[in-house]
Amino acid sequence: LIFLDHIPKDFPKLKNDAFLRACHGQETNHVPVWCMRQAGRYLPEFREFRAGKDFFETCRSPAACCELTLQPLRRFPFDAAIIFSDILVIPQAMGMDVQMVAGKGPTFPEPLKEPEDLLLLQPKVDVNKELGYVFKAITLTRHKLDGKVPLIGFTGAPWTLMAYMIEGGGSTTHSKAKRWLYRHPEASHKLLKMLTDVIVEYLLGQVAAGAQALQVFESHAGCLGPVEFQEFSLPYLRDIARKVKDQLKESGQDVPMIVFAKDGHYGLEDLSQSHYEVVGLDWTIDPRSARERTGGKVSLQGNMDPCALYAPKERISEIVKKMLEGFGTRGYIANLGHGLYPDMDPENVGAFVEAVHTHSRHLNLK
Ligand SMILES: Cc1c2[nH]c(c1CCC(=O)O)Cc1[nH]c(c(CCC(=O)O)c1C)Cc1[nH]c(c(CCC(=O)O)c1C)Cc1[nH]c(c(C)c1CCC(=O)O)C2
Repeated sequence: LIFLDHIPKDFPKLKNDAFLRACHGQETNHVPVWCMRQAGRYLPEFREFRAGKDFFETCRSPAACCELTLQPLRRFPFDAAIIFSDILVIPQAMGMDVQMVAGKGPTFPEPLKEPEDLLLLQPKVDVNKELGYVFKAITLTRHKLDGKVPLIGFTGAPWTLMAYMIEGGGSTTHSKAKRWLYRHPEASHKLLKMLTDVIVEYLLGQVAAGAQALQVFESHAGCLGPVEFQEFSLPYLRDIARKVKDQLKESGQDVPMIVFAKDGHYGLEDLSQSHYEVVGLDWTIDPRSARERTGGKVSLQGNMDPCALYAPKERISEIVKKMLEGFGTRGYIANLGHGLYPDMDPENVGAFVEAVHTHSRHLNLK
């Protein structure tokens, strides 16, 4: 791979490695914490910056992505930054039109309908050409972060992206996409394989550009059952981790990978044996049973119900304390069980971060 030869080596020295250490199960003074969608509409400065600009135009501007990534870190002592972008830049790179419609969310004017439509997709995607703007955003942000905390890169997982490409947007049942799994299994595998190939190159490009950890979002795991998950999600999640790691090892790099399969609790044992260092959890799993079921094989990330942020600060603090006691402070990264919602109070996000730091320091002294 050409881009691994171009790794910029003049990045500022990392000052807070708690997140990276926790990914590897090493001891830390405090439990590291970050929030999914920490760069988002709950922040007034985010809304002001995004006002009147097209969402995907914003994603294509490295300077804008850098600014939006840094905004939450100016307010809160998060232990990691996640690059501002979106999972749907991959279907765009494969030739599909995707719009962000206010009040409706992501919309594909021409979703995939039948297997023949796969012929309309770009067969060989040049990720440097199509997604180079994300790589530029990562390099710029890594410099501007000045080593404060590590920078996380991310991608959507194949099944989640396939579901968007067929549904054409959000869905409660995902029945159009699931119809493919039952009616067109071969075409489904073909599409999942195409996506996997692009995702592997995309993640390697992000590392070459400066990403220090990678998260794979299988946001639509919950509409699959264990059997469909085994066939249409897990093999591709494994393939992605194995291929990315093999390539990185060749260039002597070690970048932790996180898999987050939302509502995929039935797959927890398998996910803990899929070559990822960290398994992300939503709030439907009890911390202690997650530890038992993953048998100390991986670090865990999550999983406070985002809606707990509607509680008063004292209650948030109690919930965080219980969560920390359940997971333990080693091999654990505190986060929410899904992203922040636009109507959440930034003050309570601050209370969440502070509770994680304070309680975990205290637990570590015991
Ligand atoms: C499913 C998914 C998407 N995008 C993403 C996922 C996986 C995570 C998950 O399960 O939520 C991933 C994502 N999207 C965004 C990030 C940035 C980093 C971060 O977490 O702060 C990340 C990691 C920015 C964004 N992506 C989006 C926003 C909000 C819209 C805006 O800024 O105008 C942000 C901050 C838009 C988006 N993009 C997507 C949706 C469903 C939406 C919301 C649409 C709506 O509610 O109107 C697709």
